[in-house]
Amino acid sequence: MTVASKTPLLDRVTTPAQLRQLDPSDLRQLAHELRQETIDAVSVTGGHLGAGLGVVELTTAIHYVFDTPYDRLIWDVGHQAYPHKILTGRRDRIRTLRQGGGLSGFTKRSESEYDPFGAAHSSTSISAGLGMAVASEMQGRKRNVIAVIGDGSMSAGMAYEAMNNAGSMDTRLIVILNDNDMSIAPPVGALSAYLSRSISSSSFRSLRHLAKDFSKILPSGLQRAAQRAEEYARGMISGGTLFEELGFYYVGPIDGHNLDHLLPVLQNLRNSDEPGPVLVHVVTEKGHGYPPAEKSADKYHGVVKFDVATGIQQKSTPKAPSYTSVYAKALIAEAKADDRVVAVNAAMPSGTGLDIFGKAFPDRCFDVAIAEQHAVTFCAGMACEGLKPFATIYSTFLQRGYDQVVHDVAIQSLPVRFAMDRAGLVGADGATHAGSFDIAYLGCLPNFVLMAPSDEAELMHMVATAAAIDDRPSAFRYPRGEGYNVPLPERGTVLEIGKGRIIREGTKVALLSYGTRLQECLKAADDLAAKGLSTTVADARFCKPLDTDLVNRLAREHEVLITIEEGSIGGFGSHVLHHLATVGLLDSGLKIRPMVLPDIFIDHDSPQKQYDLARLNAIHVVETVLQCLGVSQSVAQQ
Ligand SMILES: Cc1ncc(C[n+]2csc(CCOP(=O)(O)OP(=O)(O)O)c2C)c(N)n1
Ligand SMILES: CC(=O)[C@@H](O)[C@H](O)COP(=O)(O)O
Ligand SMILES: [Mg+2]
Repeated sequence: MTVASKTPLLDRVTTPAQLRQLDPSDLRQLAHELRQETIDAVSVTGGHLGAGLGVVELTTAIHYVFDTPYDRLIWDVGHQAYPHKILTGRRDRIRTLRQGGGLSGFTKRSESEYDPFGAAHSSTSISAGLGMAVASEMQGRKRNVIAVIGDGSMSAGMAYEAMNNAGSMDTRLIVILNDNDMSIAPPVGALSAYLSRSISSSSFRSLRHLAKDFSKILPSGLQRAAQRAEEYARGMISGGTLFEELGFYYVGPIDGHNLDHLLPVLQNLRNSDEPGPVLVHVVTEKGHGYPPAEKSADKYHGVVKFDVATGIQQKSTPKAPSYTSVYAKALIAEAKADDRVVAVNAAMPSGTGLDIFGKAFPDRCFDVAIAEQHAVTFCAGMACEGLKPFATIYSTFLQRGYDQVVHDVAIQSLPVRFAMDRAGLVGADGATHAGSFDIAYLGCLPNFVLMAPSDEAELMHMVATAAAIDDRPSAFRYPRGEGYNVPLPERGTVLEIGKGRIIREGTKVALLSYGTRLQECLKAADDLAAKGLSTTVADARFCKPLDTDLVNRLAREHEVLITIEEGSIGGFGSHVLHHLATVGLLDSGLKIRPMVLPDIFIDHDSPQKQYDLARLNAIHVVETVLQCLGVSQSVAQQ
């Protein structure tokens, strides 16, 4: 007996071209099946669910109306693009999302011609879209470019830089503001309040009013249909003012789950020859159509595997506290002791642990929305006035605030403390989210103190140390995930600046670790000792100032020196090499090997497999030592 498909209509649609063959009356059913397929797929892979569920109708409508991939569709962040992937020839691989070798959790140019721009960091879509639109015009191609950006992502400065530019040009560009009144957490800030006001004061724009907007270009049949849709009308609005002032033609707000509203608006835009940028304000609900998501506080932004019937996620029981939670604990301890301690995050309260800190110290915790550049300079300003700001930003997202780090913090030697979560490889989010570069990009800056804890107790000490450093900037980096369940003090102890520690003494080989690879080094040392190679293991603690006494000693007293870190070339190992070369300790025959992330972008996979690929696990340390000594595994074992 054959089992009836749960998605009979979707089964017939593998490309947008096939979608466009459907009757408009079929689209509601198609959207329903697309939603079910998205839920089903993410229930087995985990991933970003709520955002995608909120744009099922929008995704369907855009691909139905526009000639993708010729017309360019850019999803900001790209975490909402799973339904888009299903409709654009990737349904057969949708259950490989975020797994090694599988589909990316974001849009990616190398993955599909339907992803004209890769993303994962927010607020880039309008700039990229404008660039594509200008290029198409210059090449004499008539092409629609559509950028879909969320209300959270609209809080970032880059979106306004792009609108400021687009608003002064005649280039045709369609920006769809997907307003679900959510970021990862509830959105914050004046823009969010403005958008909420513009919706609540007027509710959705009726088709009739939209018809008025489009009076020059709307086909007359559609105008009549719009007039008949009077019952949808709930009043005029003033929500477009901000965007109109920026030079955009504003349309909305419209119900983003109502295909009868979405389709005519998009069709009008497609058929229009009017020059200049347009902003369509679409109102949606994060998690729409899946009750467990709709009811959850985070609207199922990111989930692990779950049961579709109940929505219950298969969260594993942690074996140790996460670095994030230990950071929050440590910061709370510092804040209790010193009322100048304040903390700032950029739209990542739960990811950074500042939701916990904020409960303890609501008046000393600031979520500035997706605004890393502002977060850094905001902290610089607070430091000028004697506060002790902790800029708590993922390593990868701090990249966006780099000039502010250099110009506003480092040059003025202001004591801003950078707590960089998600250092190193992060797993399923892949290369865009890996914290690979911060050691290199901060290590080259004068004035900075740079630290990396080898376990969660060390993290507590580094938080205390950063709190105590009051004459210059400092930064510490720690990975995603759990620590090693080491005993934790109530409060961290201030470390001696620029001093590392020897963990295990040996004579032939020295392993100098910066960060949480220390445990891999200890495993490697056991293995090397079993092979007859007496091994010292040291924890550098500081990259800057470098513990030159320790480095000199390791170099002088061992035949082999290995440095290891969860970061790119140009980081800790480079500092060690530079120092040794400068003082002439490389002239004496020392065998030194820096172990760093390879010079490639590492795709999504489990962190363990990513570190295997990066060759930064214990086994690779052993291999490196043996190669360095010119001995094979078997010889070493004799
Ligand atoms: C520069 C940058 N900072 C932070 C993030 C983390 N982040 C990913 S999605 C998201 C919320 C985006 O909200 P919105 O654009 O409204 O999309 P929604 O999830 O509501 O659909 C955040 C803060 C990011 N991707 N990029
Ligand atoms: C899309 C995005 O940028 C975030 O949702 C990110 O995936 C969060 O990562 P963590 O799970 O490490 O907080
Ligand atoms: Mg949103």
